[in-house]
Amino acid sequence: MAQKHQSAAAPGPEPKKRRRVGFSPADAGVEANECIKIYLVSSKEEVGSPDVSCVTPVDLNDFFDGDGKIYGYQGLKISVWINSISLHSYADITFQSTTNGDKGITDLKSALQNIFAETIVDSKDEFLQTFSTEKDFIRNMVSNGEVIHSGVTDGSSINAQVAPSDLQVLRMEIGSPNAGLLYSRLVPLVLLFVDGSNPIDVTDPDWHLYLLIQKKEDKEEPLYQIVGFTAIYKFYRYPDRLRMRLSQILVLPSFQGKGFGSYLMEVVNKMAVAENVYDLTVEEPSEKFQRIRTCIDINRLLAFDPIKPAIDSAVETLTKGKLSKKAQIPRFTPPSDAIEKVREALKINKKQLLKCWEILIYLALDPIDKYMEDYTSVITSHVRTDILGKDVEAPKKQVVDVPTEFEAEASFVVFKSVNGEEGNSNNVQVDENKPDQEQQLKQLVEERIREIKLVAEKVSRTCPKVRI
Ligand SMILES: CC(=O)SCCNC(=O)CCNC(=O)[C@H](O)C(C)(C)COP(=O)(O)OP(=O)(O)OC[C@H]1O[C@@H](n2cnc3c(N)ncnc32)[C@H](O)[C@@H]1OP(=O)(O)O
Repeated sequence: MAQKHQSAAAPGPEPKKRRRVGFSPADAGVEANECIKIYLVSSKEEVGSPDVSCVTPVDLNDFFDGDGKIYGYQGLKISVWINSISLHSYADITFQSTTNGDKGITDLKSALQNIFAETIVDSKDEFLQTFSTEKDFIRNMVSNGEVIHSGVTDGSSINAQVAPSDLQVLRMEIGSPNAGLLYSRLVPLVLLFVDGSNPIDVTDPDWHLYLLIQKKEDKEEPLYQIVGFTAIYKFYRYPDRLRMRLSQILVLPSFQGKGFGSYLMEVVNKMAVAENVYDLTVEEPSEKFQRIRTCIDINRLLAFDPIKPAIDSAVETLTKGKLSKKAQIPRFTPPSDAIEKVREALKINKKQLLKCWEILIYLALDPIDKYMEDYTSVITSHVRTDILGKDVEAPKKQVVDVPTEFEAEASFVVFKSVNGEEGNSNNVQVDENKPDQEQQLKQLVEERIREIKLVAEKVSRTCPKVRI
C-alpha cells in the first residue's frame, strides 16, 4: 500500500486518527464511498488500464468508524486493485495535502487493513509480481478439493464468457489442508460484496466451501480462477439426519448476471439431494438471491410429478367460484403430504415451498386475467395472515364507556365480543391504526404480486431449463 504526498507539507509516516481539542479548523471529511474505487484484475496489464471499470462494493462507509467519513485529507483518491487470481490487493493512495483539523487525520492504513487484512501488500511492484509468483495460488489451494461437478451435462453453454468445459465446482471442508487459508483470502471479497456478512468461523469443521472455478488452458499448467463460491454449514438434526444451510454466496462482480450464481445453486441442490440431507435452507437471502433461488425451485417443482394433483386441486378451487366475493377465503397451501414429499425429494423446506406454491398456482391459471381478481384475494389473505399475524384474525376487542364512580378519565372496560362480531354500542373505539394497516396491507399485496409475476415471467421465459 503506498501513500503519495503531493504537497510540500507531508505528514508523519503513519497519521493516526485522533480527536483534537482547542481551536482546530472544522473538517467536513469525505465519504469513503466517494473517494475509494475498487478494481478486480486478473493480469498486470489491467492494473491502471482505462479499459477496466471499477466494481461497486456494498458500502465502504461501513468500514470507517462513526459516520463513514475520512478526515484530514484534501483531494484524496484511493484506488484499490485486487488480483482476482491470487486475491492479493494493493491500495494506491493520493492526496494534495493533509490538515490536522477538529477530527484529526484518519489512519488509512489501519482502516484498509480492517478490510483487506494480510492480503494487502505495501508496494505496487510487490503487487505486480503476484500475477506471476502467485498465479497457481488457487490451483494449489484446491488441489485437495473434491470435484463435485464439471462442465454442463446438457451441452448448453452457460454464457459466452466461459466455456462450459472450463467450469468445475470443488468442495472443501474448512478444516482440510489449505481451505482455511483460501477462505481467509476470500474474506475481503465477502466483506466488500456480500451485504451484512461476517466471516465464517474457520475453526468450525462443519463449514464447507463450494468453489466455482474456471480452469483456463495456460502454457503448461491450467490457470485456475475463482468465479464464485458459497459457504455452507452442515449440522445435525435429531435423530439421524443432517441439514445444510447456505450462509453466504458470492459470484465475483465481473461474472455476475451471467448464470453462474444459478449454476452454483443448482450444483448445491444436487449435492443436497445426492447426500439425502434433511433439507437445504438459506440464511437471510438477499432479495436478488431469493429470486434466483425461487426461479430454480419453481423449475424443479414443475418437473416433480407427485405434487401435480395438489396444484390441480388448488387451481380447481380457485377457478370454480368467485372467491373474492366470499367472506372466508381458504388458505391455498399445499397438503402436508406434498410438503413432506417435496422436502424429502427436493430438500426444499416448507417456508420456501409456500413461497413457490403461490407462483405455481399463478402459472397454472389460464387465462390468468380471468382469475386475477380471485388470485389477488388469495394473496391478500395469505399476506394478512403472514404479515399482520393473528391480531387481525383475533376476536375484536372493544373499549366501552361505562358509568363509573371512579375517575372517568382513568376508567374503561375492554371486552372481547363472541365470534369477533362488534357490538352496537355507539361508544366503540375504532382502532386508530386500522386505515393505515389496510393501506400497508394493500401495498404489501401489490409488492408480492409484482414479485410473483416477475418470477413467473422469468420461469416461463427459461422453462424448461435444467442446466446441470
Ligand atoms: C445467503 C446470501 O449470501 S444472500 C447474498 C447473496 N450474495 C450477494 O448479494 C453478493 C453479490 N451478488 C452476487 O454474488 C451474485 O449476484 C448472486 C450470487 C446474488 C447471483 O449470482 P449471479 O451469477 O449474478 O446470478 P445469475 O446470473 O445466475 O442470475 C441472474 C438472473 O437470472 C435469473 N435466473 C437465474 N436462473 C434462472 C432460472 N433457472 N430461471 C429463470 N430465471 C433465472 C435470475 O432471476 C436473475 O435475474 P435478476 O438479476 O433479474 O434477478
